[in-house]
Amino acid sequence: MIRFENVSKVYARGARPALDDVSVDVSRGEFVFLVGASGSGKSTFLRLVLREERPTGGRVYVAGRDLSRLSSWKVPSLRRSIGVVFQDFRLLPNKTVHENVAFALQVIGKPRHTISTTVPEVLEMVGLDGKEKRMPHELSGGEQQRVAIARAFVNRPQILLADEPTGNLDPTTSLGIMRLLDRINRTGTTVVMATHDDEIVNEMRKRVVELSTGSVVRDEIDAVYGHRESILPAVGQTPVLDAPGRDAPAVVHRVQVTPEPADLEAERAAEAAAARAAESGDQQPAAALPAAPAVEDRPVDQRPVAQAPVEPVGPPAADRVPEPGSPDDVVQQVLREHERVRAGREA
Ligand SMILES: Nc1ncnc2c1ncn2[C@@H]1O[C@H](COP(=O)(O)OP(=O)(O)OP(=O)(O)O)[C@@H](O)[C@H]1O
Repeated sequence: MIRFENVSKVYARGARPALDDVSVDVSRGEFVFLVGASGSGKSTFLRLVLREERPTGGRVYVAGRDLSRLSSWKVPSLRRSIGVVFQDFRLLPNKTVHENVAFALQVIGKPRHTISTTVPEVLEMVGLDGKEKRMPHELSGGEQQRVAIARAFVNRPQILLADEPTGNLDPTTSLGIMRLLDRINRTGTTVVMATHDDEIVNEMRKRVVELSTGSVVRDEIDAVYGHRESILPAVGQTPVLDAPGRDAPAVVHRVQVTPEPADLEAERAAEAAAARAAESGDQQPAAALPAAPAVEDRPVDQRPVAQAPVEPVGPPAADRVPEPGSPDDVVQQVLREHERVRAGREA
């Protein structure tokens, strides 16, 4: 789903690379934590996936597309297959909860009746039913992040990128947010999350890709946040590099995701649903979303695969509507609107 092949990124001539010969392969449906010290290149990685930045070396593939060959007018459609969640939520302060989520669908030209059915379903999924009319400032931090996640997910992206989504939240609230992201991941959405939150990473036990000054120094499944030293004795893992650098291979462990039988069933059903959706020329209605009771109550490590929502992960809206010069770039529109409102406030 996401492949980095020997990717380097140097922002300014003479500066040290923000990413240095990074090769990482993220399979469809995986959940990956990107960890590493401040400045290690996590956000740069995410920006390259969104094609907000271009690599100075190597290639980035997203959903089979080589981003270096993607013409600019196709970037909005690429971004429609990617949801993004930020540390500071970036909600539109002058819009209600419902309007914030609806905005992501309006931008891509979804009809009003689709919006009016889809938004409540997604808000229910994230545990915010009954709060549709609230303004962002009337919500807790955790609730605001749930709105942001609903907005990122309402368009059923294939990929969800999260840049420090729990960075502004207390530990208990963070755990609730992680459970929500976990549920979204179980629908088939690939999740890549940059974080400094060791408690969360240790609790979730997902794949962890660790960056250090732009290089991958660890890539492990079922991993903890840890430090490189502490993972050396891990059983069944390729030994971790002692001194990663130019001469050393950047990827220390390739992940094989073996779906459980129930996952396979869900995947097949999702594929069938996706095929039907492709035939009808529309995405699957959000009615297939699960209700969200007890998001908070379920242990993170419990795998309720039997109840796992059967979600189509495709077809990417991106592939269906290539519109030259299209303004329907959700990420950009949301950020632009956010900036516009903030500038208006400051003026
Ligand atoms: N737009 C930019 N122009 C120049 N240098 C940049 C730019 N963005 C990032 N960098 C540099 O690239 C390196 C990696 O930054 P990046 O933001 O990717 O790290 P990070 O791991 O996400 O850090 P943090 O955890 O603090 O968010 C840093 O040295 C940073 O100063």
